[in-house]
Amino acid sequence: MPKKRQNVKAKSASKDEAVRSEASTEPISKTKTIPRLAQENIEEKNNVASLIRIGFMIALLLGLAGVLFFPKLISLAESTMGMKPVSSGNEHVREASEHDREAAQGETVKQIQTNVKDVTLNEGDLMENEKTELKKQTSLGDKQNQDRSNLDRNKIKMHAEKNTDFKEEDYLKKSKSKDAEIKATGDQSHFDTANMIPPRKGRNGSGKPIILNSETSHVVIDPSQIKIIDSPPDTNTDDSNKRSGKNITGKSSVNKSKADISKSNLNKDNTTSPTTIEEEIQKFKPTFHKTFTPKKIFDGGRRIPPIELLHQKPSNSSVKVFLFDDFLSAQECDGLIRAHDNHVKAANKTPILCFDSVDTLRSHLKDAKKNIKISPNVFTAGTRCVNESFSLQLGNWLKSNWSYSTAFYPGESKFSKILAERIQKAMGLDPVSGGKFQITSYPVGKAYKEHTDCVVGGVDQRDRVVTVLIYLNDVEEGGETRFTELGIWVKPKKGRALVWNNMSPEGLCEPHSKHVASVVKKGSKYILIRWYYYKTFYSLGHRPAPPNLPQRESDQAMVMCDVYNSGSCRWYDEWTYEHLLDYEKNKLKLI
Ligand SMILES: O=C(O)CCC(=O)C(=O)O
Ligand SMILES: [Fe+2]
Repeated sequence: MPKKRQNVKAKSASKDEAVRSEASTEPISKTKTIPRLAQENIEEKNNVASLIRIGFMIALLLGLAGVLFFPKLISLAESTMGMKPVSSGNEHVREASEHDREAAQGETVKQIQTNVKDVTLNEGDLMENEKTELKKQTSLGDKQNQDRSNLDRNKIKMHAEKNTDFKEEDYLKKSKSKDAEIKATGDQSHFDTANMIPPRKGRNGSGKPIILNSETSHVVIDPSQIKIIDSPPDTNTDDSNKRSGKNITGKSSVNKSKADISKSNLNKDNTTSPTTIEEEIQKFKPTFHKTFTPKKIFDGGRRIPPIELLHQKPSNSSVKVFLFDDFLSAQECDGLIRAHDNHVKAANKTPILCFDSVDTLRSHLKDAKKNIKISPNVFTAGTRCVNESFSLQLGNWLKSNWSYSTAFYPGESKFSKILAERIQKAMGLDPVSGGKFQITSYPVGKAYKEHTDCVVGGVDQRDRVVTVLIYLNDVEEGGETRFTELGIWVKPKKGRALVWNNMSPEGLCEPHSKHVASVVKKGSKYILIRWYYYKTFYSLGHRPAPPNLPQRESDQAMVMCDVYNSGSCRWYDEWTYEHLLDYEKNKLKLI
């Protein structure tokens, strides 16, 4: 054995020499003379020691290799011997976590943990991708559903479009590319949105005029010139017994003298006899419905075609509902929302609550399970409004019922003219027969019950023939406008205009025009409304000077709750007149 053994021998020789030197006095050169047995013993001892050393080193090496490769060897053995299938990634995760729990230490564990992390990350990534994909699909679905609900569902009929095979997708695509064009060319709105509606500089309850931002306002209401609306209720404005907020207000020419107005009142008095009203209606008939002719317009690079939403329920109603998408630009919508929010914030005093009748108040109390006795002295004399402390008490829970309305009038901002002209171009509605521009917000949970915008069976000439409603934002869930008699419902969409006639060509309020503002389930809803009247009258489209009653602080808003079953409560930042007790009695004679 040579070689190894020889080496060992040679190596041990020197040691042996030392032993020998201790054991014998003879010189080293005499080693050869050592007796054979003794020599063999020494050799054997040397061999045993070498073997022990070698064995020790081999054991050491094997131990190290074992620590390093043991799990892999086991796993190899398992797989090659068919003990277990090769694990998938997920099993790996499970196995790893088992190791995780069981293994005490070492590189192996770390390695597996890294794998776990990797796999988890990959899964996470996958989930993210799936989520994004799902989101894409959902929003696409939403969009499709939304557009379908508004368009397909109601069988689209294009007007003023020769193209009879109108395709919704094409239309949407086209309008999107138009939007992109506007963005690219920077052709934005032609007015300053920040200045869209000037901030109110002041308002008080004593009949003082509202001072508007001089740069943008063309109308300053001076009560000395418009006495007729400065001393309510004889002098009043506004809308008939339809629900409040639909007030048209003094269309008094700013320069009209008191005498002029009285004279015009006299004339009006003459015209309010039933026969004259009928004559008026007859006269009116051919012109109005002829002029209400929706057509395609272009504005700010947007192509805005009208779409008629057909009735989904059989009816012989004359009500027509039209829809224009992108009627307002996103910028315009945002500007209006900002202006509205600012006006709401500015009136931060506790509002005064008014009710169309004592019964309405009772119903609200019952609804809220409030066992509160109402005595006549909770009302402010001459009004249908409850006193301040009662307002505060009721307001705390009634608040959950009301939506918020603020208004701007023609001439109070540059935008009022722009918008009135756009409406005229698209719908043929004469700007002078329009009232105020009312912005309403519905926080989550708010709605407005079923109602008509005109008075069914009413004879008042100052009624709302057409409603123009524009959605200023997308509503996450709910907030649809539903025409219950027609089976039409429309989902709010930023910039979308909805236009319909409330009255028949015969001048009668159509019960089929009933509609509901459905509950906002998620998000909030903002709309702008302008009502058009079939007869212009001097108070139309002008801000009324506030009435003297009830006594209130400046910037103290009013909440008006209308007929319980067909109305809701609405907060207004302006005071009109229908809360006054003798308003109903006098209004027909007033304008
Ligand atoms: O908010 C809506 O969808 C409808 C509002 C409405 O009908 C109204 O204010 O008269
Ligand atoms: Fe309405």
